[in-house]
Amino acid sequence: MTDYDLIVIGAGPVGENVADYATKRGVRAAIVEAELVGGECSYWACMPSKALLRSGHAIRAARRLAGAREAVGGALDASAVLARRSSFTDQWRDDGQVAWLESAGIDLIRGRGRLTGPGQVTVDGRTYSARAVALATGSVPVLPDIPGLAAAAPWGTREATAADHVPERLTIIGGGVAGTELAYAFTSLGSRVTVLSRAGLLDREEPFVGEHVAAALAVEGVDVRLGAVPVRVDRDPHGTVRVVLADGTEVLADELLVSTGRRPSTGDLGLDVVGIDPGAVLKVDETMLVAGTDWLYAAGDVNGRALLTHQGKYQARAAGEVIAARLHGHPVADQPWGAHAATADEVAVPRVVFSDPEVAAVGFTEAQARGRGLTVRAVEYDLGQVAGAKLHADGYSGRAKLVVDEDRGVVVGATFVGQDVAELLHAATIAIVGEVPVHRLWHAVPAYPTISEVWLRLLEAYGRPTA
Ligand SMILES: Cc1cc2nc3c(=O)[nH]c(=O)nc-3n(C[C@H](O)[C@H](O)[C@H](O)COP(=O)(O)OP(=O)(O)OC[C@H]3O[C@@H](n4cnc5c(N)ncnc54)[C@H](O)[C@@H]3O)c2cc1C
Ligand SMILES: NC(=O)c1ccc[n+]([C@@H]2O[C@H](COP(=O)([O-])OP(=O)(O)OC[C@H]3O[C@@H](n4cnc5c(N)ncnc54)[C@H](O)[C@@H]3O)[C@@H](O)[C@H]2O)c1
Repeated sequence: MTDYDLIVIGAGPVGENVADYATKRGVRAAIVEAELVGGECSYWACMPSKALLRSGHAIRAARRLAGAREAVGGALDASAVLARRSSFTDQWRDDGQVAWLESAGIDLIRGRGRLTGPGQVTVDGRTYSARAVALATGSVPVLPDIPGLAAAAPWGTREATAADHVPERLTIIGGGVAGTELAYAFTSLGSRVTVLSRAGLLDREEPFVGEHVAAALAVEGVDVRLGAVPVRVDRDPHGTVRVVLADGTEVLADELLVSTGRRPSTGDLGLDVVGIDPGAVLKVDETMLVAGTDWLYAAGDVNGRALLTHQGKYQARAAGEVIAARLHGHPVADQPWGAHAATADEVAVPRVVFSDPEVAAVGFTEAQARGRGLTVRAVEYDLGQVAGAKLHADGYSGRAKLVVDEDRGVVVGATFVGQDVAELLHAATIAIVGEVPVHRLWHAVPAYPTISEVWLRLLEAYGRPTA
């Protein structure tokens, strides 16, 4: 007899879903959490960052419309925005999520979990046994090795999303997703923001994405410095932080935010005890089973496949279900697109950057598709020319792109940049996952006058089938 069928380590969105989906299939599950039930996403990432962004987006949207513009004079009420943000984190209390765990029939074990043998998890000196263990420990920020940086006590994304004040001047190192979103959040709240990006902004997306976002940030008064390489940081006794760049220039600010990526949280998990190299990226199969084991799973940020809440929860649904199937001796559907396989991780990961303009992309960029050896043709369209977009905002600016696999005649990538494009994305995700032939997409008629009409314009750019 074991204490549980399943122990999940980490009660972020992913761990909660692994436990929930397994429990619904009759598995006795416990979840171990070292901090707050709900994880990074609920308290220091997705929720607070989106709450910080929303009010600024709403004001700018109103200012783009004649008639509405006249009604929204003045600056944002920063303290009201911070208070609204705090309400979305339940004031950093997890009572609500703990109550949900109870209602779902999942036991909560508070403390830091560590593997101490196959199917064994030790928390604060007490060891629990289980037939399966799932790691959902998330990720931790990476601090670059810049002389003086650590001593200057910079903000990470935790400190920025939980901020109780708005610094007069904010420097951000890192032009990725977090840096870009938080630049918008803090410029809207009244900070003078400088973004230091060693390459272009959001440079894993189509090249026009970073160009649009950088131009829009500049309009908001953000000093975006591309190709900027920080070589030294210090903070003086008055609190002013100085970042020295490789070209000898200096940037002064009252606060410094470092958002230079994250790595899987696998340290001190006891992986070595069960024969797994703790320094290597965890290898998992399509059911999230860790290579070389028949009892250990890893889902969400910790497996490094896609550091996004929705994609981790997708993996969690597959993992929770497959753990139950295997424990009950039921058949496993791990073939591509089977119920127990996270196939979309490979070809259809949706990504939204909540900047202004928003960025929404799914599948491969053109460069990624070509890099994988696909024969593709890409088409682009100026979103500002779509009637629905013109109505949506005066002077609407944006761009859209489809990447089509010419051998299969299906869409393999889509990117939109423009105000309020996030909600366009799911249509593209369905087209990719459903492998809808491009000739059939001509029969999916976008309503007039919506921004979705860009789909028709993209198809026209691609060419109408003759048969
Ligand atoms: C600023 C920011 C904004 C973001 N915004 C978005 C967004 O808008 N949309 C989106 O999809 N993604 C967003 N992300 C990414 C998202 O936060 C992560 O992908 C998501 O939180 C991953 O969920 P997870 O459950 O794998 O890990 P986490 O949410 O990190 O949860 C892991 C949990 O495990 C616990 N834990 C770790 N080790 C142990 C241990 N040994 N024992 C017990 N407990 C342990 C931790 O305390 C934590 O509660 C954002 C990230 C950042 C940094
Ligand atoms: N809306 C969302 O879905 C959302 C929002 C925020 C964060 N996230 C997730 O959280 C994770 C972390 O976000 P992030 O922005 O920190 O990571 P990221 O990987 O998106 O960007 C990191 C940036 O830092 C730069 N960088 C890395 N090392 C550097 C160094 N030594 N000096 C200067 N620049 C350096 C990189 O070039 C890159 O531009 C991401 O994987 C992202 O998916 C998602």
